[in-house]
Amino acid sequence: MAIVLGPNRYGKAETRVVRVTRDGGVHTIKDLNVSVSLSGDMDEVHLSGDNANVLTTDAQKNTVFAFARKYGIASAEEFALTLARHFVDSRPTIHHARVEVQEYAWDRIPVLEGGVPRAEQHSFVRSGGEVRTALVHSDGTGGAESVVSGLTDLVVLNSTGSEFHGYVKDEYTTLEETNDRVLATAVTARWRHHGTDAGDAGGWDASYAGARQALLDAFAGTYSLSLQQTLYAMGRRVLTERPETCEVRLAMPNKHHFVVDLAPFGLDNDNEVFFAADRPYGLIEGSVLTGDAPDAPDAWS
Ligand SMILES: O=c1[nH]c(=O)c2[nH]c(=O)[nH]c2[nH]1
Repeated sequence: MAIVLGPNRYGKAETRVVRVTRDGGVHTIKDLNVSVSLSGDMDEVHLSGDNANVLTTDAQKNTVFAFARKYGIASAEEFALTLARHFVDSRPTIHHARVEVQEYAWDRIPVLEGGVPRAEQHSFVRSGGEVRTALVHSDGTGGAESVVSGLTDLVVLNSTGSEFHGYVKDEYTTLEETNDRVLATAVTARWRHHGTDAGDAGGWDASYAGARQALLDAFAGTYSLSLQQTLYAMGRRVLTERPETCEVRLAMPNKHHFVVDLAPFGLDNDNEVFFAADRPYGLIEGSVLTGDAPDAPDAWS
């Protein structure tokens, strides 16, 4: 019985590209997950291992980054069309290109100065996705009770205003020091309340909204020398803005954004095109307390 090669395609899946565009001190970002799949005269690579018609998936990934720098990302559709046409038009042996794009939406976190928007705006929060949490322990009415509020997956990004240097350099340290990097994290925060009645705080919803806003304001408003420093500033801001709270625990993965080296393609990259890595990630965790915070409540154990 004859065995034949059926339909096939190949490409680089899930290139995570973040493009920062600057208009003076006001930044905008585009955050895409791009998957390329090509097909054409690809019999030989399958049948005999002859790679002569193979445009590497590595080159496809590089093209995504290079095009983000060269042409910008006006829209997911425009970017996908530009890429798809390029792949087919550039090689006679590629007949079809499928480019699939997922775009993650970001909202601006406005930074105010004296009540008006500051000239520099480069802080963002991912639209939707976050989850509000509440955790209560009760030994019954009149007994010990504790309330912990919080959130998970509050994803935030500063496209500048973050440095990282002065750290230990041992024989395994290769990380370059930087005076300007993207700082991004998915915040998990829990804050415990002094009491079990949010009446003075305007109710639980107002308390939650205020604490969430304090986290955002501190993230956006802190010029960061480390994510640890930003974590402390965020916890501190919740405690000062919301006197009904006495401890904030934070877990913040450092969602690394690496500047893509575009020099091999004759392009500069002045912090405009980033590779958003998903793992491994630094995980920064810490607790910030008021001086009079009682011992950790049962709700937390
Ligand atoms: O803000 C940071 N804190 C670290 O501890 C760390 N470690 C690292 O590699 N990058 C960073 N960034």
